[in-house]
Amino acid sequence: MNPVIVVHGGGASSISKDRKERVRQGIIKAAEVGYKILMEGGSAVDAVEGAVAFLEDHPEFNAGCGSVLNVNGDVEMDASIMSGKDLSAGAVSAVRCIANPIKLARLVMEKTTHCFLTDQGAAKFAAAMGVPTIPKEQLVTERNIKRLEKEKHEKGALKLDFQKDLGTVGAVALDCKGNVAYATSTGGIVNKMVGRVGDTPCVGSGGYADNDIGAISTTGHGESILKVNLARLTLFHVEQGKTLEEAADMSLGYMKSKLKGLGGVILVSKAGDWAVKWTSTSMPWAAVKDGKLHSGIDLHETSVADLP
Ligand SMILES: CC(C)C[C@H](NC(=O)C[C@H](N)C(=O)O)C(=O)O
Repeated sequence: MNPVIVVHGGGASSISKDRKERVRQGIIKAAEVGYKILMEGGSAVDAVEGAVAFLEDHPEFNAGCGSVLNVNGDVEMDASIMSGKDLSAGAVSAVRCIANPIKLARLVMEKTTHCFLTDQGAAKFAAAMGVPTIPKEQLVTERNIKRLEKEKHEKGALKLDFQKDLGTVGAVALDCKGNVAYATSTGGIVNKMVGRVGDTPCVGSGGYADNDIGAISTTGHGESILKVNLARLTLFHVEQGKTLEEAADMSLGYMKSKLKGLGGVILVSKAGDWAVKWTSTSMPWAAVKDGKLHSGIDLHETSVADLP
């Protein structure tokens, strides 16, 4: 099986010019990191974890360092990961003061009999697993302090159309053995209530992976994604015989018409086809297959290059 990786950097309503190049470089690098893992014989789970951890460490993206701030000015992060081989899944929500929530989600998947740990329980588990805590300031960027101030000043309400320049992150992969996986990680939505949990850690909404179908990772307005179970819904259409693109158009279209919710998805099928689709204005994405790197941010803007 020829390995495939696809990554996304969130579904923003617009990306300012000065940020665009940094975002483009970051998303391409993440795809390269994931593809390298696959080419060295790593599993799909290893690849999506590696790509997403890279993006969590990148301050331009809304996950790990660079997460948006909640109403109290704190970072609370959500993440989930799933293996299509046996449907094993791990998730964490409302976690603070750790660098890589996606790694903790993987530990939940592999070292517990549960799927999902939250808040204090997740923190206790992280400590038991030897995951180091970091000072909360280390996750907070100047841009996110300003963004929260602006949001509080101008609106004060959780409004989708005002969510600019964000960058939830996700990855899907197919490995040499035909296994698929997804990983998704986020800081959530600016000015969210303390304890608000979005779609990202919820299996079936923030992503899904099943070797008999494929894998998907989502981004967008979490409350809308949760209500339509966007990830599983899209894969349901694939199961029914739709192409990846048709399936993504149908489920994103359904979410938009029912709830006015916007978002984006990345998909890989068990056969190694892949697709990226979004209804938000833009979505940074990159995909690697057969040594070719595909990437884009805005609609109708795709570049293809040979991997270095
Ligand atoms: C406005 C949207 C399209 C921006 C998008 N947000 C998320 O994906 C948030 C995540 N799904 C949640 O609800 O917690 C982003 O960060 O790029």
